[in-house]
Amino acid sequence: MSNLLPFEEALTAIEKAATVRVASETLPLSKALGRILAENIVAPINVPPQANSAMDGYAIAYQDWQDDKAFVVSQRIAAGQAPQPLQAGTCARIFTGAILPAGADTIIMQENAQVEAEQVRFLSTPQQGDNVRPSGQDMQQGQTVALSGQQLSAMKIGLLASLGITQVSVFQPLRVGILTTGDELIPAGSSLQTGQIYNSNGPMLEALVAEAGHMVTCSLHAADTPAATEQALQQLTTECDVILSSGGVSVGEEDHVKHVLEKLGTLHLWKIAIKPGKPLVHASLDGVPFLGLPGNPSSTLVTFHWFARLLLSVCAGAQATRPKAYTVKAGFRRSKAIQRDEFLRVTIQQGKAYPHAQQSSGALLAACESQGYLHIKARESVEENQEYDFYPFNSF
Ligand SMILES: Nc1nc2c(c(=O)[nH]1)N[C@H]1C(S)=C(S)[C@@H](COP(=O)(O)OP(=O)(O)OC[C@H]3O[C@@H](n4cnc5c(N)ncnc54)[C@H](O)[C@@H]3O)O[C@H]1N2
Ligand code: MOO
Repeated sequence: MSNLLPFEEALTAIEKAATVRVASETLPLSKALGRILAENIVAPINVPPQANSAMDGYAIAYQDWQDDKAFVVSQRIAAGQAPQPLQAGTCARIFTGAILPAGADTIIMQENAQVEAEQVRFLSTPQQGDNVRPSGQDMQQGQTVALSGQQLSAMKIGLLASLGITQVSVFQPLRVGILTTGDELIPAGSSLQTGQIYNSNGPMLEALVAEAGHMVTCSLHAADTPAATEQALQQLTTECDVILSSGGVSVGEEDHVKHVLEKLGTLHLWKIAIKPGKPLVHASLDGVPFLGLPGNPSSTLVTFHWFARLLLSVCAGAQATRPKAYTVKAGFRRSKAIQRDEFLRVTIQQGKAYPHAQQSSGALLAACESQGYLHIKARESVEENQEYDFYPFNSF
């Protein structure tokens, strides 16, 4: 066990070795959803540009306020109109989103107003500044509002649109290559012969890469021979920015991926102290980063979530963020401690974590029936009601 790299050290090593692998391009904002910003965004204007009313009502100068005073309505200001300065001692009829006239500093909502012919009397005493949205309340000119490396979500698209921005500099999509290995694997759609199983890691990895916002440009399957593995890896190296593979990284004679990597490229690390996912390989081939994920489907899932996602983010120009942990109490106890950090597939019931009964790294339904990972550190037993880090699947 001593040759297994600790979990945190492996994460740090993979993150540190990663570099941005994509160029930037300028896109219309409307085409940039999900892309990674390649520039900081500095607000070119205040939002809102001018102080405006948060309510339908009446604008007054607070200094004119007197209890029971009848205010003459001297103008009407709808949203989008440019108002005249407020005549001293009067009020202006105003609507939500309309600009405050110069001299006004307080809005009284119409529910608190009593209209009498051309005059208005107010039923409650206002505070100065009531219902005014000052210029720059949301964003101030010169403020940095989004950073290079952040992904453009729908809300960020809205934010940039409110600044009048029409084009953004973003990174081009990361081209990811996928290789599955194993003579026992056939694609769904054919009927199984003895010894065969369906290739599930290929479709799962393609979906995981797409879910993370990257582009699978080439997905290959190689037979369990050094020549087939070598040929597939050479093709992926020329066509992709990053390569992920599944299977063939353990110690058996049929596991060729690691040997081919040693021949064609540079091996950075092999075998990590995690369960599942131990035989993970990190390498590079002609400068193309490579991550060889173990073939057991739950090992593929866990190592994608922790390692591949991080590597792909950095290569795509994104900020490297770790998933958010929530502290939860274990609803069970386990006296046996192991030498690897373990990611148990668990569900949360009444605020406590319970492990799925099936924790085999070959079982994928168990992960689908769970809500996330409970992280048990190497050499720790599990005590009931003790707190552990829980990572919901949707935080990856
Ligand atoms: N003597 C030892 N044997 C194994 C060790 C070990 O330390 N000593 N480690 C075990 C662990 S832990 C894991 S994890 C696996 C990883 O092995 P590989 O990454 O080399 O993967 P394969 O042997 O190719 O496959 C493992 C398992 O997964 C199935 N598989 C592979 N690819 C797919 C796919 N695309 N879709 C669905 N299922 C797939 C494959 O049929 C095997 O059952 O090694 C252990 N052995
Ligand atoms: O590391 Mo393996 O993934 O324990 O099954």
